[in-house]
Amino acid sequence: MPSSTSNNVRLVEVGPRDGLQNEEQPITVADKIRLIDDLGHAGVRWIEAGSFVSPKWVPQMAGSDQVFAGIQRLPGVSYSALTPNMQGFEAALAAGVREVAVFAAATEGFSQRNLNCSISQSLQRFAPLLEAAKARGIAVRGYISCVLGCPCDGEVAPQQVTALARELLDMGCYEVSLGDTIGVGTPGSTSRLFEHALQQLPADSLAGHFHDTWGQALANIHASLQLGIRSFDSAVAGLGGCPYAKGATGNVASEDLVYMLNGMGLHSGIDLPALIAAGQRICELLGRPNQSRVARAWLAGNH
Ligand SMILES: CC(C)(COP(=O)([O-])OP(=O)([O-])OC[C@H]1O[C@@H](n2cnc3c(N)ncnc32)[C@H](O)[C@@H]1OP(=O)([O-])[O-])[C@@H](O)C(=O)NCCC(=O)NCCSC(=O)C[C@@](C)(O)CC(=O)[O-]
Repeated sequence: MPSSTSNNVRLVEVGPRDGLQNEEQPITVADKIRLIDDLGHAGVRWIEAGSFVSPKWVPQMAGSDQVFAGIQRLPGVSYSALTPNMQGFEAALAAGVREVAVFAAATEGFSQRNLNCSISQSLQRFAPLLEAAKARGIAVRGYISCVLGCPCDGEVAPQQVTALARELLDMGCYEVSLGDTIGVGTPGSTSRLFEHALQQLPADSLAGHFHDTWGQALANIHASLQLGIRSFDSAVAGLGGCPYAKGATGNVASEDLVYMLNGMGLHSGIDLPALIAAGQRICELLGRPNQSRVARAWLAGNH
């Protein structure tokens, strides 16, 4: 894990999960596998490859077990999956998953909408999962949604987020990713959140997860970098959206983030042309526009 003063930045590629879970058109297991393999070959070392959740809630993630069975597991690459409860954790283990993520929300409204339970009930469900993971040597990452605003409950105070992040870390998560689910954050609110969290928690226990709905994602990542955060989630080609926010776009595009980091002399270890090719291929398969500005500029020959 890069330290807070390091020039290395960890990128967790969430396109195959956060991206594809929100795409409307059907996508085959073979196409998911191809995307994940392309990303691995582009030098991406952390890939969130699927989700063991109810297929009634998130139909696009059905078949994640087949995805894990089909991918080429490259050495040095972590292929993780979301698991909201023991049922999902056991299914992930059976599929050979070695890293999982639990996901909570900063607000009661979003917790009910996403997990059908309160925040404290969600933590109760995570507790046995984290114990079982520890016993089996499975790494667990934590997520918190709606850290800079909630489509159900409105404004969110940094105190709420820091307290929940601390709880997830105390329960055994090795890192907590703070998610601006609806992309309303600005560099101002992002800095206020991380400044608050960093009073209590080490920089290398936190990550940033920014959706680009209001066009602020790269600026928010830049603000987080200034405060020593070195772990970020992104989605190739800016895949995805958010079912709970009209007009929402996906995560910050991985290509745009890698380009910015390269320009700042920060290292992700990712091969930008290969990443662009991976993003363009999945966009063509899905028949959707590529949301990465860097990819569009590159593919237009501006390099
Ligand atoms: C958590 C539940 C399951 C509770 O859903 P529930 O209906 O309250 O659960 P339940 O325990 O009452 O079970 C109901 C049914 O779900 C099944 N079930 C129960 N658990 C599982 C499981 N693990 N895998 C597969 N099936 C499961 C269970 O077997 C049963 O099946 P039935 O008897 O009706 O046929 C549901 O609310 C759910 O699946 N939610 C998932 C929501 C989700 O995946 N959201 C997207 C990911 S989070 C995200 O995108 C945000 C993030 C991380 O990117 C950061 C950000 O940007 O904010």
